[in-house]
Amino acid sequence: MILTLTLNPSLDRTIEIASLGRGAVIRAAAARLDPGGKGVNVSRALLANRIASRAVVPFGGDEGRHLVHLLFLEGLDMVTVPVTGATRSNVTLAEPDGTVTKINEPGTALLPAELDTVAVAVLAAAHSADWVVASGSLPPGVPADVYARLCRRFAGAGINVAVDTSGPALSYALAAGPALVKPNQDELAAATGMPLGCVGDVVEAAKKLRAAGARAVLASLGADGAVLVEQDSVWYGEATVTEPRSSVGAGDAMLAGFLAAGARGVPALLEALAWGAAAVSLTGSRMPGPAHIRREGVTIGPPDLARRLRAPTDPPPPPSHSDLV
Ligand SMILES: Nc1ncnc2c1ncn2[C@@H]1O[C@H](COP(=O)(O)OP(=O)(O)O)[C@@H](O)[C@H]1O
Ligand SMILES: O=P(O)(O)OC[C@H]1O[C@](O)(COP(=O)(O)O)[C@@H](O)[C@@H]1O
Repeated sequence: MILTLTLNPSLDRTIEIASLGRGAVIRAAAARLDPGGKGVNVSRALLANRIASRAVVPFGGDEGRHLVHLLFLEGLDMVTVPVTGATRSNVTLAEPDGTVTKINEPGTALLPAELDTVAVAVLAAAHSADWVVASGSLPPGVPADVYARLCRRFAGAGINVAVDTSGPALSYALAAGPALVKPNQDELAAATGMPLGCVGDVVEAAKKLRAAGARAVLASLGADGAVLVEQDSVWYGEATVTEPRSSVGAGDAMLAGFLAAGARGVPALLEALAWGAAAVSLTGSRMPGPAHIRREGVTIGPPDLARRLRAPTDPPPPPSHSDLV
């Protein structure tokens, strides 16, 4: 069983527009609402592929009730924790050429007592878990070392922790030795302070995260695919998407696929890329099921270190997030 924790879940509204013009009145072509938040999406993707998962989800206000209702309709196995602050809403503006502009709210403060209740729910559910996935940003009021504490708590119990977050929460978690981290290109650049212009830079940066404490690094690179760095191996892979619709949730689907396939080596990377590509071919943050996942479009091999990235991350963000790396 794969347990996910989403401290800052969301209602995701995806609005399709012809083009984004600042200061203009934009008439949308279509809109959809999905339950969201990184761990929530990992559980949704696993559910869509009939793999056992349970999601721990704090929720509050009308938005929170709506989120839980949507998850209930999907049939998600979840432990919900009522909290006082309202669940946030995140908005994605999607243009026909595949460009997405995301606006993620910070979320409402989680009180210390509420965080304790969430932690108790995680500990209670984790006894039957092979993996705990700690995913997404932290709402205000939550200490930046919360995922790090989770990693330390589960290390002795033989439960692997995968962390997908950014900034100080990622830096602290690295020092606590997570089994896996899944940064995207921007998160990897921010965590290491390195400009990422080619696959070789990504490999070097991912090795830096391993040196900082992560056992394995799955670095996702959007349309450029992904790099997997484990103790004895480095792999690069990519998957073609003929008609990209929305990349929202692609990283979450990718992480779900990686864990579903055993979280190790080429078979897991192949599955991760197939699930990520399938998510990109679906609207909003719809999670792919078996009917959408095409493994034949995936190629994997040793990395071509000189290969340029389509969207180099340069210059790197300020190094304040990387003080522990
Ligand atoms: N435009 C795209 N074309 C093909 N695959 C994509 C595209 N965008 C994302 N993916 C797939 O989804 C994975 C995760 O996307 P990415 O944007 O890196 O993560 P995140 O959603 O966490 O920011 C990528 O590694 C890739 O396999
Ligand atoms: O917690 P964060 O970093 O604000 O991200 C939350 C958002 O990320 C998502 O989980 C999508 O994630 P990815 O696009 O990174 O795969 C949305 O459902 C949600 O709105």
